[in-house]
Amino acid sequence: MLTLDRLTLGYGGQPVLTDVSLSLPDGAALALLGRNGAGKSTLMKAIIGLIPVQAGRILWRGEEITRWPPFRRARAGIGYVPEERRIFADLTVAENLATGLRPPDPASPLPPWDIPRVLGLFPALGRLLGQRGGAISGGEAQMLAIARSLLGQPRLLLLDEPAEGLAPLIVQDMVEAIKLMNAAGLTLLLSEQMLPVARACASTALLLGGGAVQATGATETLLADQGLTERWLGV
Ligand SMILES: Nc1ncnc2c1ncn2[C@@H]1O[C@H](COP(=O)(O)OP(=O)(O)OP(=O)(O)O)[C@@H](O)[C@H]1O
Repeated sequence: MLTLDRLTLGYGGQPVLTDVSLSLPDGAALALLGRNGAGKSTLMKAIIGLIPVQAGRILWRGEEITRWPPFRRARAGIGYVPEERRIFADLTVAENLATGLRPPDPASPLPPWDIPRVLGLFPALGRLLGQRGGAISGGEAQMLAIARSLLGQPRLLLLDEPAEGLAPLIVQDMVEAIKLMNAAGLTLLLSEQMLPVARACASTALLLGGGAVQATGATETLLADQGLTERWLGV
C-alpha cells in the first residue's frame, strides 16, 4: 500500500537519507531502527509531507503522492503521531479527542474508530476525559495522541518513538495497544530506539545508518546479526 521509491530527503538541500526504497503491504508492522540522528523522524516527516523529498517517489495505494500537502495525505488515510505529541494543553482530553474525529471512509475495509472504541484500547483515558491536556502525564499524553490519530480513520499510522520517556509499566500497556491496533488491520510504521519494543510490535524492520538503508527484513533476523547491530545500533 505504501511504496517509497529511491527517496532522497533532508533539509535545505542537504540529504539526510539517500536512495531509500521500501514496500509496506496492507496490515504490515515495520520498525524503523537506527541511532539518534539516523533519520527515522526525517523519513516519517517526508512520508506525511512535512518536508519535501529531493528525489524519488512516494506511492500510496498505487497513486503518486510525492508532492501532496500533509492534509491531503492525512485525508487519504495516512495518520502521524509525532515524537512531541502536540496535545492541546488548554483543551480537555475529551476535546482533544474530538479534534481528531473524522467520519469513516466508506472505501476502507477497516472497522471505524469512535470514542468508545479508542477508550477500549486506552482505558486510562476514560478516567481523564475532563482533565486539561496540559495536566496529564507523558504516558497519558502519548495514549491521547495515538487515540486522536485513530479517530482520523487512518489505514496506515506512523508512530515516532511511541514508547520514549514512558515508565516501564506504561511501555507494556503501549506495546499491547500497538499490537491490538495492528491485529485490527491497521498498517504500522514505527520508529523505535527500544529494541524490545520494536521486536514486540513489528515483525519486519528497516535499519537506517550512514545516510542510507543498511538492512531490511524480519526484525528477529536483523537483530540477530551482531555485526549489523554493533555497527549501526551500537549494541
Ligand atoms: N529541522 C532540521 N533542520 C536541519 N537538520 C535537521 C532538522 N531536523 C533534523 N535534522 C538533522 O537530520 C538528521 C536526522 O535527524 P532525525 O531526527 O530524523 O533522526 P532520528 O533517527 O529520528 O533520531 P532521533 O531519535 O534523535 O529523533 C540529524 O543529523 C539531524 O540533526
